[in-house]
Amino acid sequence: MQNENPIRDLQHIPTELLPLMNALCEVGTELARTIQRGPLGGALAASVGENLGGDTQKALDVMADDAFAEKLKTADVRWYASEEQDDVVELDPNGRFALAIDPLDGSSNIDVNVSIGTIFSIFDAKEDGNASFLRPASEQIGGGYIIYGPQTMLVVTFGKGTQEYLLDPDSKQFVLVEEAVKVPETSREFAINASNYRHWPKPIRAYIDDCLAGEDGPREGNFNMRWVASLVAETHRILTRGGVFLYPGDSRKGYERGRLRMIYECAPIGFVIEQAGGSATDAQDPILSKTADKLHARTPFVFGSKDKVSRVAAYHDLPEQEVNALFGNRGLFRA
Ligand SMILES: O=P(O)(O)OC[C@H]1O[C@](O)(COP(=O)(O)O)[C@@H](O)[C@@H]1O
Ligand SMILES: [Mg+2]
Ligand SMILES: [Mg+2]
Repeated sequence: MQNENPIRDLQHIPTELLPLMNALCEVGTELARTIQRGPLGGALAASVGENLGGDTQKALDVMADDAFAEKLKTADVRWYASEEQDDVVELDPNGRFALAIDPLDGSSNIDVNVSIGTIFSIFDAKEDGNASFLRPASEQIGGGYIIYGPQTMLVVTFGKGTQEYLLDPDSKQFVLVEEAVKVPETSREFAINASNYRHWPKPIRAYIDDCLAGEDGPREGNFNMRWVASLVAETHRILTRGGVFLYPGDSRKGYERGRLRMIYECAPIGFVIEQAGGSATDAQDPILSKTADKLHARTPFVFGSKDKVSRVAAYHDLPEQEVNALFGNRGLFRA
């Protein structure tokens, strides 16, 4: 049964965005139930096609996209841009907002019962659908994600800090649990898909080499590594525990600009992280200063605790011989 008030605590949600946020939360609650029922290794994870980015679409990707597009028709949304659709779709010609969405993030984790999510970004609608999204990420008026994990949570910013809401399984309402999330500054964790090491650019290799060298290296301390392969799960860990996430561009065909999509993955996660006191870049420049040149554009992405993100950028400014040096001879950075 549908809840009249999908969100219980409304003080941080701009009034004009309430129909949109309610719609996202209603679908999110339904998706959480669907995921809990499964079967995760069966029907929900079955491959059903391919999207424009060349990713295999799972049944749950398509189910989630259909459900959000349908519910958002009556939520003041004019333009809808989804990972699962080639082009921008007009939902309501009178709608005031433009919403970009990764309906189901972390699809490769559906069958293994690991946290997955929905990522969304909100802009004021322009007359033109594409122009509503192909603009600086700093023009977002809202952004966030719903994580379907041991707990279902909504994490969102409207430019005044980052808030966290927990889906209460009894009342089926999202309840405010944290009004001002802060990325912890000290953490010795990094997250990267290390199987791509040989494809990375030299500054990224050098940064990771120095982390791996631990106490014996220039950082003079040991690090821990995590890779969930769900952007929402990595974001949630970094918001809770700090650290740094890297998905750089690399030399594989099609990965020159990394894997993650600017408009409905990196821009909203970058907004959430910056509003929580962290940093987000394309490895060098702030992600919020960037404008995608097409709807499904990819971008290298680095985010997390401020000092770690700026250190990654600094490795890109090192002279060639310093990047090439073995960690033992790269004396520039100290922990
Ligand atoms: O499999 P890889 O190359 O490590 O990539 C993992 C990344 O891909 C993603 O799953 C991409 O998102 P989708 O599942 O929405 O396509 C991210 O959540 C994750 O960070
Ligand atoms: Mg994704
Ligand atoms: Mg997805």
